[in-house]
Amino acid sequence: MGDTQSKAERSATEPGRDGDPVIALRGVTAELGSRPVLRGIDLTVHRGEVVALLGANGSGKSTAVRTVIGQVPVTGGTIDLFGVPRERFRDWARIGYVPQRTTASGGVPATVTEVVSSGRLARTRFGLLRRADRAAVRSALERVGMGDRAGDPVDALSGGQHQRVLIARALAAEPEVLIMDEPMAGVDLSSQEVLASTLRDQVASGASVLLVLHELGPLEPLIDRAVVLREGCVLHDGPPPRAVGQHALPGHDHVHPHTAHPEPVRTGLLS
Ligand SMILES: Nc1ncnc2c1ncn2[C@@H]1O[C@H](COP(=O)(O)OP(=O)(O)OP(=O)(O)O)[C@@H](O)[C@H]1O
Repeated sequence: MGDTQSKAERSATEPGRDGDPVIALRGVTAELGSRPVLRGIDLTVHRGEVVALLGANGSGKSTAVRTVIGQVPVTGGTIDLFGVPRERFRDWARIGYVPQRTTASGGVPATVTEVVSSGRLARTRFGLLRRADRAAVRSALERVGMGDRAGDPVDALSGGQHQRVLIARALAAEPEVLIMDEPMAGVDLSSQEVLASTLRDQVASGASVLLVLHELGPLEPLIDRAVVLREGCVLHDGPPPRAVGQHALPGHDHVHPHTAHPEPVRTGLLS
């Protein structure tokens, strides 16, 4: 990336990071198997903003993003998408979702192009792909460096390539907001680099992003703000916990007496 100054540092001095909210959760509660998993969370992503949703295993990160796309019902609170209450929101092509990695085919034999094309359907009338739709699918594949694998069965891909296909599927609809659940998990280094640069291009072209992450890792320079969950509650909403990104080790609870901070920087936010 070659970018020593984080986006959070740059944007602190740049105007325009407080656009309209594209995702706004207020006091959201949700249960899974009658167990409370979200206990009243507030989470906002503004237009053009990149927000990391962090927290330990089981803190509710995936559940939170799944309430946004309607895969988990909420038991309380409100969710607005582009200023519209989620129950009335219909413009799903504006939101691209990359689930926590599963197999892209779901066990059904499918080619890379078929999987990515399925992400374009929200932009089509009656599910018919026209020339412009096919071009958008090709472009999405090229952006994740998979243009030469278009005809391959997805079952023949590595984990990292699979993840690239899932991201291309989300990009195919040319969404304004990308929601990604652990996009770097189990992804080899070269795919991580491709994913980070794809995301950087999306952000540069104005996309807003909500990323579920275990640690900031290589995406740190892109991130404006971090929301940290613990046991279904928001523990922190503000600048990304920098020391975690610098050391990039899970559970790396670190005190920095050598830094210029007046208080030692405790980074146990993720444990
Ligand atoms: N289908 C389900 N039924 C019951 N409980 C569930 C279900 N799915 C998840 N949970 C529980 O809900 C809690 C929150 O899970 P969630 O997947 O949202 O956490 P997470 O922060 O994304 O964790 P991870 O980092 O491990 O993906 C966990 O305690 C989990 O065990």
